[in-house]
Amino acid sequence: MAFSTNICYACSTNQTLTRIASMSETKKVCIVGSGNWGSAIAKIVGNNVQKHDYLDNRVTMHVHEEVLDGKKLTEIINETHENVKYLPGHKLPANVLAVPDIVDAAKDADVLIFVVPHQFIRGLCKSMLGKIKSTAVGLSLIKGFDRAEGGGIELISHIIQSELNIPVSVLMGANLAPEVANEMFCETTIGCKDKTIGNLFRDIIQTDYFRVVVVDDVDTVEVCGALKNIVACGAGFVDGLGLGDNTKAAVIRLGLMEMIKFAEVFYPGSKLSTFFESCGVADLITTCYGGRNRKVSEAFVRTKKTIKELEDEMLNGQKLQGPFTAEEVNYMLKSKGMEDRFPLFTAIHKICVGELPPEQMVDCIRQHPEHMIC
Ligand SMILES: NC(=O)C1=CN([C@@H]2O[C@H](COP(=O)(O)OP(=O)(O)OC[C@H]3O[C@@H](n4cnc5c(N)ncnc54)[C@H](O)[C@@H]3O)[C@@H](O)[C@H]2O)C=CC1
Ligand SMILES: O=C(CO)COP(=O)(O)O
Repeated sequence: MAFSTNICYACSTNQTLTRIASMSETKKVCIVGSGNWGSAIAKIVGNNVQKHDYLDNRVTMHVHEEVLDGKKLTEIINETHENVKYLPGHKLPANVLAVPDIVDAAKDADVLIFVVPHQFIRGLCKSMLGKIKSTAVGLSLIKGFDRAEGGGIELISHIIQSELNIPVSVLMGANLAPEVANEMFCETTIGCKDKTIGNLFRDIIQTDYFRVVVVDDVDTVEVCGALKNIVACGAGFVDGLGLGDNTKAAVIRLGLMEMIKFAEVFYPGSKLSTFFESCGVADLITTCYGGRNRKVSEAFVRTKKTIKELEDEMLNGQKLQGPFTAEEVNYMLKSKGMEDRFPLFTAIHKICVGELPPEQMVDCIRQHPEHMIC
């Protein structure tokens, strides 16, 4: 894999020129999703749109409706400006409007920010098809893969792009939502091939505590965001087994090497430098120490309950992406006879589904291909 640096460039297709031309009007932003990360990002976006005259002051946020103590979550959010279920203790700006109907939320938007657990994205796209602006641009914050219709797996941004026929960029980084909501300094990576659209996203997302780097290696940014959640499960198993910091570091390093190998094999042209952006090593580290996938995987070893039981018990409606992603990646590796080239990803999947005891994870990586390279 080449260690070339990332660049941003403006694309000059007619379609892009139309989009850029239409950017002279006031742009409306819609956030599709309102979970832990969706709400943290709504706080940033709600504040940022007020700083730019070309952005509409009102931000719609699609909320998958639920009832809490007899009251609708959308009503609670619109009255109290707090997502009491998914980001309690943080006020959202009053210009963020919670909307239960996806079409009502998205139909007038020029910028659609997708931030739902990846298992729900196809259903949402189906509801939005033909009901959004044809000139809209998308930004996906969703970490994961889904099964491709003809076999294999697909990046979430590619699914959104092909279902809705709009260009979709990605944002991934070392961004644990509660810390971002607390305005603790961090970085993020936007993968976007078009400089003008990249600058638009920077205006919407960047703050003095949430620093944005825009790169053009879009697929690699997203591959990093998806795969690090698998490694985080491995880090959680190490913690549950009490194996110590050296073993955890080995799992993180071998995980990184499998992430790089995966990008090399399945996304040729990926740049090694992208792994050194926030979406790469930094996100891998933060998730392996502070994330939900790590936490639930540690409990999985200690309690012997299933991942699903623990997700329900420990996360209050928030969703894990790691075990699903491990399953989807394994589905593809198995079908291509490539499981032995990715022994850590394979072991983590087998542990998650109960095919391998967690105690055997280390045995699966003792003879890792990385240890055979001269
Ligand atoms: N939470 C975090 O720290 C970060 C999360 N991410 C990624 O962002 C994406 C979204 O994560 P979160 O906002 O944390 O979500 P979450 O894990 O808090 O999930 C809960 C959300 O899913 C919604 N939901 C439940 N059932 C649904 C359905 N049938 N249809 C549509 N929505 C439904 C809930 O209403 C709620 O908004 C994920 O891909 C995650 O990996 C990325 C960076 C940080
Ligand atoms: O992606 C994340 C941080 O960047 C959040 O990871 P978890 O889903 O494991 O909490």
